[in-house]
Amino acid sequence: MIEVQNLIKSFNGAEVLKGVTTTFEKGKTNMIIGQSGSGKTVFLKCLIGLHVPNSGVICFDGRKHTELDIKSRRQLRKEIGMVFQGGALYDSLTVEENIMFPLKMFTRSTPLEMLKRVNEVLERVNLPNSNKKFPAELSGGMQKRVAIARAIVMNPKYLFCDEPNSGLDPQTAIVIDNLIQEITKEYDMITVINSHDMNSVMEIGEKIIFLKDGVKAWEGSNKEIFKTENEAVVNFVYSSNLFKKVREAYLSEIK
Ligand SMILES: Nc1ncnc2c1ncn2[C@@H]1O[C@H](COP(=O)(O)OP(=O)(O)OP(=O)(O)O)[C@@H](O)[C@H]1O
Repeated sequence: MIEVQNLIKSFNGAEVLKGVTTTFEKGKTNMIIGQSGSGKTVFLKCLIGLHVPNSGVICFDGRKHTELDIKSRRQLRKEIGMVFQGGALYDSLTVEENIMFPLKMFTRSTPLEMLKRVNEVLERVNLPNSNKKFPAELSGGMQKRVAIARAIVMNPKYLFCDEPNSGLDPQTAIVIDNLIQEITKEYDMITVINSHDMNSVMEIGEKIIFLKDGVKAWEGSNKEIFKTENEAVVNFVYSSNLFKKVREAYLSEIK
């Protein structure tokens, strides 16, 4: 479990995260939602260790992020997979080299062992035989698959995804969502996803944290979000007429 307690992060005296407390469980797809500027990226960066919080506790299965020595921090880093916005693949490296990168950096595996693992994860994300392609030769959806393959190549315990669906058509976005959810279950990982995509939230948001101005204004599941009366959530999630109608239909069905 990841436990976050009273997380505060400010820049130049301006508080962006104002004491966020929550937990993320194993085998679940957790989603962070909220308006632009609400602090989602800063929150994710604090979890990953790219930002140092001003105060508060982040605890990975009993290990307090802030109290780890260099060796333990490196160990934790090895257990974290990341999918960045846009995939963040190295353009000058092939698919195989991109995926092998963390293995070269963090393990002493032989080239043959690394290749075997690369092929396993490429198979898993349904991209076999694309080893020698360059990112520019792939569609946006395929690039996301490569980014997911790279994120899981080290068998991570934790997976963090920043807007994994950005730039994808709705159909491809759902395929990527389902892939992330399936892999989360298979690897029994804790997955935390920043998302703007309400479709994704409804599809795979097993736990949803709604941030508003750096405060956790609501949390619950994708089932509960249909029923919530929380005004801020309703205004944000059901701002589109389509989602309003879906919610009304759902509520009349369960009456
Ligand atoms: N490195 C930084 N230095 C100063 N201010 C920052 C820094 N990073 C983020 N902020 C500020 O923190 C606030 C929250 O930013 P953040 O990127 O977390 O929002 P967000 O919810 O992810 O938005 P979006 O959905 O548009 O990506 C913004 O006001 C932003 O300007």
